[in-house]
Amino acid sequence: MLDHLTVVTHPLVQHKLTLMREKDTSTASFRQLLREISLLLAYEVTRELPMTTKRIETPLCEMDAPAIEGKKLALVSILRAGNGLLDGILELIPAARVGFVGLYRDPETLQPVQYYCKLPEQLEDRVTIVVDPMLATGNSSAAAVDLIKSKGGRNIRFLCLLAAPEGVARMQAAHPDVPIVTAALDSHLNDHGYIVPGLGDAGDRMFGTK
Ligand SMILES: O=P(O)(O)OC[C@H]1O[C@H](OP(=O)(O)OP(=O)(O)O)[C@H](O)[C@@H]1O
Ligand SMILES: O=c1cc[nH]c(=O)[nH]1
Ligand SMILES: [Mg+2]
Repeated sequence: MLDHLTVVTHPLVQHKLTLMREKDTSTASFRQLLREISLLLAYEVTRELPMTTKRIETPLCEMDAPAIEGKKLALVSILRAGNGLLDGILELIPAARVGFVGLYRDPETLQPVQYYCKLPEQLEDRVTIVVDPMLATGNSSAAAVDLIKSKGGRNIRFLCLLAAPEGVARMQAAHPDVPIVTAALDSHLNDHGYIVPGLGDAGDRMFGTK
């Protein structure tokens, strides 16, 4: 079982995260670093995936070799910033099914506004990994998991890059069955709901929209 909260302290992850936090890191570098970190975080969040065996032939003999049941995995990206994490994991597990939940956070109320939802079928039979780089108030991730559960999802994990204590508490209260994997647990949220020290607005930094 994954713990309720896993902070991935691997030096490669921490080094790349520091580069991403720096305000002068370019959009191109930010995106590249997020792709690289997503490969490393994927390693952690995919622990305990359902395994099967397949009959293969080595140069010496036949064997039943372990293999991931890729089709049993659903990845759900919370648009738009989630796509930065999604791409790396898909490189590692190309057979995974992919869903999207479009949410943006109202800057005044900090409540998520939904504008899109397309999820894979038969979620009840899959491990579902929800990805979004930022867990701030936790309102967006809690809403995304609500949606996934309403469509049958049961075995769900949440992968992010930065978490605030407020967001972890919100997820723990709303979805205690959903383990969280993150690269860092930051100090707090500021008055505008931004993670401090954080890295700013992940979507804007990924796509150069500000
Ligand atoms: O935990 P919360 O307080 O809900 O905040 C986190 C959300 O805010 C960001 O999305 P944003 O609303 O900026 O949308 P974007 O990805 O389109 O930029 C981020 O990618 C999360 O989805
Ligand atoms: O710090 C934050 C909080 C929410 N969304 C972001 O992109 N950054
Ligand atoms: Mg944003």
